Amino acid sequence: MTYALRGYDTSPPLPELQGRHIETPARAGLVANVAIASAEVLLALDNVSLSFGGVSALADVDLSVERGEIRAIIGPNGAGKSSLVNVICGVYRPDRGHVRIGGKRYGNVPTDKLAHLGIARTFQNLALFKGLSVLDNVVSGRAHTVRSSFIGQIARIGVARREEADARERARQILSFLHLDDVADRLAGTLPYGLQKRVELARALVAEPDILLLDEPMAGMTATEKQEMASFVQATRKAHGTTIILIEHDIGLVMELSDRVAVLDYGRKIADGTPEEVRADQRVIDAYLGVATENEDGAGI
Ligand SMILES: Nc1ncnc2c1ncn2[C@@H]1O[C@H](COP(=O)(O)OP(=O)(O)OP(=O)(O)O)[C@@H](O)[C@H]1O
Repeated sequence: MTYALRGYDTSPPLPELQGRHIETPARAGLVANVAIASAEVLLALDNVSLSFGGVSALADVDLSVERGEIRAIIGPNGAGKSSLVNVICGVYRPDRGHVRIGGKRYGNVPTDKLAHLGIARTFQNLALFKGLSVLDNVVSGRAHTVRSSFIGQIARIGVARREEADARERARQILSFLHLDDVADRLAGTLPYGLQKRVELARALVAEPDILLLDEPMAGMTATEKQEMASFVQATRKAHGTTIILIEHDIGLVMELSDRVAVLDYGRKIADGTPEEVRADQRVIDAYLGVATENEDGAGI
């Protein structure tokens, strides 16, 4: 069966990912040390509520994110996904509840210290410096590591020069990891949209985050670009052990990529579990709703 999703991209999983077993720590419960590591809660939301005037964007939302997992948050338009991301990043202070990052509680996450807390994010809409080269955009993702003085940076002496060299070296490694070497010297704004999204990923990754927050990383992409991005997300977790929080409208990809999926609807969390559990949850089916129709291959959400 397939369901007409409210405000959603209902395209099926990409052929390349369809039916393929994706190896994930939480799902496979691989070796013992991975299983133990995956049980460590790296980030959590406890009873978070947020409203705008009379509109309840989030209502008593609990969420736990374990180290090394790919954790998706889905929901129809207006369900509260962006509000949740903005609470995690400290853009919004919740009316009630708090965020725990690495065991420390925050009523309002200090947004200017996100990088130091080990969090990097990409944005729903592109937020690159279009007039700078791809390399310089990626280097900018390491700004938080700069320790040299302002004068030192201008004069490019001593520590400042070393820091800049380190940042550029690290940026080149990430560009290579994401197969962007060939466009390193291009102006970011001249790249096709899908590549610009990948540069955003590079800029987030160069900060070497523990937690990577991807806000609709595949929005507006072609099927091929989505498939490439999905592969890079998986490769990132595999190569760097990065914990990934994924907000994404393409349900097929979410179900294939994620270890656990939380579902929001009208600001409330209505389901939380493995893709298999969520897919079979009647509240999810109702929220996405509504009309159940058979499709040719009988595939579900
Ligand atoms: N800055 C704001 N001012 C007023 N209302 C807001 C604001 N941000 C979000 N809302 C409201 O809060 C609710 C949740 O919105 P939010 O953007 O978090 O949903 P979403 O799941 O991210 O939606 P989408 O998938 O369309 O991006 C909606 O009713 C929205 O209109």
